[in-house]
Amino acid sequence: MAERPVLSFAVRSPRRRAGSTPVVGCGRFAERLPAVSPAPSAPPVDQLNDQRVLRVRPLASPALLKDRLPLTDQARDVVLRGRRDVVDVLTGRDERLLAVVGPCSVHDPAAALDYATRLAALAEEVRDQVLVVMRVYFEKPRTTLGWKGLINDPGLDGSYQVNEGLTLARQLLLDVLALGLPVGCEFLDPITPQYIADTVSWGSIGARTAQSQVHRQLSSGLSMPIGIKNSTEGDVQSAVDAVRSAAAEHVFTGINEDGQAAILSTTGNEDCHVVLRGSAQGPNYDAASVRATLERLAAAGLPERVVVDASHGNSGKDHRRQPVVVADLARRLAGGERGVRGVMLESFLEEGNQPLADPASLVYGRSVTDACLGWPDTADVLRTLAATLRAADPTRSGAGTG
Ligand SMILES: O=C[C@H](O)[C@H](O)COP(=O)(O)O
Ligand SMILES: C=C(OP(=O)(O)O)C(=O)O
Repeated sequence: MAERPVLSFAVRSPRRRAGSTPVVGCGRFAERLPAVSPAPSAPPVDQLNDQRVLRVRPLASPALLKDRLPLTDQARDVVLRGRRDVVDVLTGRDERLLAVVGPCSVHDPAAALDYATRLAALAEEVRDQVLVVMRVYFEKPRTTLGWKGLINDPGLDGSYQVNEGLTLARQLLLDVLALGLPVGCEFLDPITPQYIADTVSWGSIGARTAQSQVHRQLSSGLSMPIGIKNSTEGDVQSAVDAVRSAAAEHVFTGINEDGQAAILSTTGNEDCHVVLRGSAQGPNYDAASVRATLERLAAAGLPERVVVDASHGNSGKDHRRQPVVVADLARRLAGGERGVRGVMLESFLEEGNQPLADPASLVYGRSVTDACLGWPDTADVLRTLAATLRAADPTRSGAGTG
């Protein structure tokens, strides 16, 4: 039998025998009232609330998790420097290209950290031309149904140990920062950022949530630059609208550090930008699509800059096309095209993807969501990108060169 749901804030009537006198209030204010028959049309209280909630479990507070897994001073410096570098690249003060690179989703923290170790070394190699941020995505928005990521279901088995998921996520973020690598996350659930946002240097709002007021409000208060994707149908204006909305002040409900419901007032986030990810209708990384997006941004009074996601609709979901997208961008940037300030790659240790199965039977380092580039191809893509940019402008100035 299902457990009794207890989600609503409505005060439940205590169970009582038929005809007994109800007690209203509590403690010394309790008052005996004569029994009244309910109006014939009033449904019994237990049919009003939580009729579709199966279970409610306690959630650790953000403060508790941060107390257990605090940021070190070194990690704090990596986060802050990462945020500053990303902002500098977006504004053009730093002439390098941002590259957000990593698995579609983290399902095995050990494999993600193995990947991070390789990426940290590669990031050093290309840092004169490319600012590398590792994609460390724990929340997956699904087109219909599917595994929703490590925070939601760290056991990959429908056991939904969310407290464990938050702990694993924060621990991995700290481990990646310890390597000196800044991280990027998608923010999907409006509660989750309180647990991990202090570790993040670049954030994303995905194609399926860019029109959501909840996510625009959230972006307006986040402390890092946020890339907002065009819709899965290819609508870019909704992303431009989202950037504009997120730049404004908002007042909305959320949670505080102690996990209590709170009213949040935000300043607005002027570091949001559009991410062109293509769509089911085709790619939108070509020069004409970029130009059209920059014109939309200018018309809205917003900075003219975009990041291009080489995966998703821009690769037709074929990971082998991601290098083609990046090579085309590199050629155009080397030729002087303006406006593209970054790229995103979905990449893991092993190329392709695999169906989600018993964790013990999964291939190590291969995605369980979208297909990814493997490590050797990823290294080639980033090295070739850096070499193309270097050849075009050996004097390119970047904050990372100092
Ligand atoms: O990047 C990840 C996926 O494209 C996104 O989560 C949607 O996945 P789905 O279409 O397999 O649900
Ligand atoms: C879900 C993602 O992308 P999109 O929102 O573009 O589908 C993603 O980058 O993981």
